[in-house]
Order: sequence, then structure tokens, then C-alpha cells
Amino acid sequence: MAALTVEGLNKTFRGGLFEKDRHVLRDVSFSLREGQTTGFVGSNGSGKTTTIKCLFDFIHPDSGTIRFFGQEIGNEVKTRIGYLPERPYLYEFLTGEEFLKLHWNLCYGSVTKDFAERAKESLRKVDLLEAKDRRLRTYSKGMLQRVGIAQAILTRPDLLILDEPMSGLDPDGRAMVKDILREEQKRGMTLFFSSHLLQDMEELCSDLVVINKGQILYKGDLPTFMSEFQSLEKAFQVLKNKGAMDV
Ligand SMILES: Nc1ncnc2c1ncn2[C@@H]1O[C@H](COP(=O)(O)OP(=O)(O)OP(=O)(O)O)[C@@H](O)[C@H]1O
Repeated sequence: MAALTVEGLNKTFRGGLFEKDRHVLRDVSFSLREGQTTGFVGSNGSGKTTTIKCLFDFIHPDSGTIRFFGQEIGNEVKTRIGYLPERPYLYEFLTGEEFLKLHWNLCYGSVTKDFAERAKESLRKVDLLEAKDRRLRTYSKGMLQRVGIAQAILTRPDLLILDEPMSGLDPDGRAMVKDILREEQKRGMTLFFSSHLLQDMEELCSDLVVINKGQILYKGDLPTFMSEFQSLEKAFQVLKNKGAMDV
């Protein structure tokens, strides 16, 4: 069964008084193979974050269906999904461990059984165990990104969705995030993460979904994409010449 199936997603943001409406997702359809890592790649403004927000119903799509493990989003299926937003809100007065506790409570209410063990496990995975009692305001950008990932893997989800997890990090920070994701791949996690860089995908992904101006340009395995197009620019060019897409 697919970990996620998206069919016919459309989203228009209504313009203001003198602004035009913006149709930012156009019949977006793709699915994620369970246990595989899929990269969601597209230039800035192509519709990646809007798509991801629609998955969780943070933004209501105009049309389309979304199913996680064959089910509509609901409390039961939510516990199987970990999510890191592109710009997570981090309460800087909380310590790393308190931040995880906040997210645990949002998921499980006041049931604290297993929290201590899971928090330790997540913080160890992202190499923040020693910094767990420090306030987030003292964390570096890389540490903040890693505590965000710790929050996303805290409940041992089956599917992890990360919006631009490598964005703004230096090469060491990017390498660290990639190592964390590789560890999650090893334990069979289905991963879906977005980036505007194809390079980020090459090291980690088996599958690729390419979006441009709200339209899916490619969905399939990464080796086939690379052998046909080699780069995003080439893919846009080839498809434009074919007249297949409004690229
Ligand atoms: N709330 C909103 N109201 C109006 N337009 C929006 C809104 N949110 C996003 N958009 C527009 O929708 C389009 C897609 O934006 P989105 O953030 O999904 O792109 P993205 O691929 O995630 O880009 P980036 O890589 O820069 O994060 C953009 O043109 C953006 O300006």
C-alpha cells in the first residue's frame, strides 16, 4: 500500500481587490512507496510548501483527495506521521527536552508513559542529548534544525515529511541532517522531503516528484529522471520544447 496518495489537488489563493487569483496547484497527483525515500523538488515558489500544507489540511485545497496509508487524515493516522515545517515556531525559552515534551503532549495529551525513553532516543539520534537542558535561544541554526527533526521522529512515525530540512544550513549541518535521515531510512521509515536543489535528492532518494509552477513535471524513480534529464533546468527545457507543460 502507498504511504501517501495525492490525487487531483488544486489550490487557488484568492487575490485582493485589485489582485488576480493565483492558481498555485494544478491537478497535482503523486504517491509515495512505503519504505522508500521520495524527494519533492521544484524551484522557489513552485508549490511545494502549499502541497505539504494541504496534506495536513492546514490549507484547504479547492479539490483533490489525500490518503495516508489508505485513510483520510484523522487522529489515528496522525500518530503515524512526523512533520517538520519549513519554518517551525520554536519557543526559545524552552529547553530542548521541554520542546519535545510540548510536542508529545500535543500528540498524546497528558499520557506521559514512554516520553522519557523516546525523548532520549530522539535527542541521541540528532546528537543533542548533552544540550537537552539548554534553552533553545542558545542553540545554533543547525541545532535548531536538529531539535525540529527530533520532534518529528519522537513518536517513531512510519512516515516522515520534512519541508526543506537542509535549507539555510552550512555543509556540516547539511551532512548531519543527511546522516540522521539515512539512519531513519535504515529502520524502514517512508521519507518525503522537499528541496529546491536536486543535489540534495541524489544522495538520499529512490524516487522523485518534480513540481514547476504548480504542475507535476515528473514522478518516478530518480535514476530514470537522471538518465533522461540530468538536471532540473534540462527537464524544464525538454518538457517546454515538447509543449507538454506550461513551464
Ligand atoms: N497564503 C498565500 N496567499 C497567496 N499566495 C500564496 C500563499 N502562500 C503561497 N502563495 C504563493 O503560492 C506559490 C507557491 O508557494 P509555495 O510556498 O508553496 O512554494 P515553494 O515551492 O514551497 O517555494 P519555496 O521553495 O520558496 O519555499 C507562490 O507563488 C506563493 O507566492
